[in-house]
Amino acid sequence: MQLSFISRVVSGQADTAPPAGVAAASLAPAVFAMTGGQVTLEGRQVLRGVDVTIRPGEVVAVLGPNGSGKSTLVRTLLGLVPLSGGRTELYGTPPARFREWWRIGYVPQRLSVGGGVPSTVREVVASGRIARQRRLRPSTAADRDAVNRALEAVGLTDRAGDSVHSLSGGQQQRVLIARALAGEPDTFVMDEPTAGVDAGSQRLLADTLTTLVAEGRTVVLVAHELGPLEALVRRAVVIRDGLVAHDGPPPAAVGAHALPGHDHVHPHGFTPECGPLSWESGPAGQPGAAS
Ligand SMILES: Nc1ncnc2c1ncn2[C@@H]1O[C@H](COP(=O)(O)OP(=O)(O)OP(=O)(O)O)[C@@H](O)[C@H]1O
Repeated sequence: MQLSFISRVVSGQADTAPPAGVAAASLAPAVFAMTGGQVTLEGRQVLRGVDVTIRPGEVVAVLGPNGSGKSTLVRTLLGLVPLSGGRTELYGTPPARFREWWRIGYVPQRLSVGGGVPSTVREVVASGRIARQRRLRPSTAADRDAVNRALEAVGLTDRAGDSVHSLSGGQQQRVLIARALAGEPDTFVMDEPTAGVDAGSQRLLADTLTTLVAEGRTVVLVAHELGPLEALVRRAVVIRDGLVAHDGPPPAAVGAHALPGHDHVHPHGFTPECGPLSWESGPAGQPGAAS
């Protein structure tokens, strides 16, 4: 799946070297717009009619219990998983026709950096520039600067020459984050970016994302544990059983329950002004029994 994303990024590079900076948000189409999205995997309906629109500059957390469909949702938004019903668009274009892959930086949930090839940390991070480079052109000073900044942002400058296979799982996750940063995209989609990452690196990521959000970038985070990223999040889309159970202000409980040891978020302390929220029980969109 990861390879397919990269190959699509590569295929989208021809003659699409982007202008520097973030595209103007005014008059811009939604970054993601899914209507009635359905996904069936191995005969099971994983998404059952999802409507979600994410606009430029938003910071959105996709929350919900294990197996509810969070990763499937973001992968479908990116065109990595086909719809069995409904429609979805990326910057106003169906994924199959989307070509501006430089606008998206994706950090997948599970590690698949380097494959069987002994790539260095720098090589993997530099691969994040591919969609920005014109075909057959060598990397430029701007490419090298972006890679160096990305390595610094995740605290891996001193490991740049090491094989990714020599890194811990948390460090490898930081390599994937750096790869997305290096591409200087308009939109970041990060699936559990802090899973297995130490507290200091989580704070580093929060600082980096704070800067990017201030510049107008869009951030979509799939999370069980928001940790230091919580302060950035203005909107939560809660998925339960393949449906949107809540779309609005983040539940107050996220902070208390976004701590290690909680494998999902409970509705404790949820305030009425935040709207109905429960993915513990009851139909989607209806309050359930708080535990
Ligand atoms: N490739 C696949 N083939 C079959 N079933 C799949 C596939 N990918 C995911 N699923 C199933 O779809 C459901 C939703 O999975 P998904 O990974 O989207 O959930 P999630 O909310 O991200 O879970 P987690 O929080 O554990 O990562 C799960 O029951 C999972 O087993």
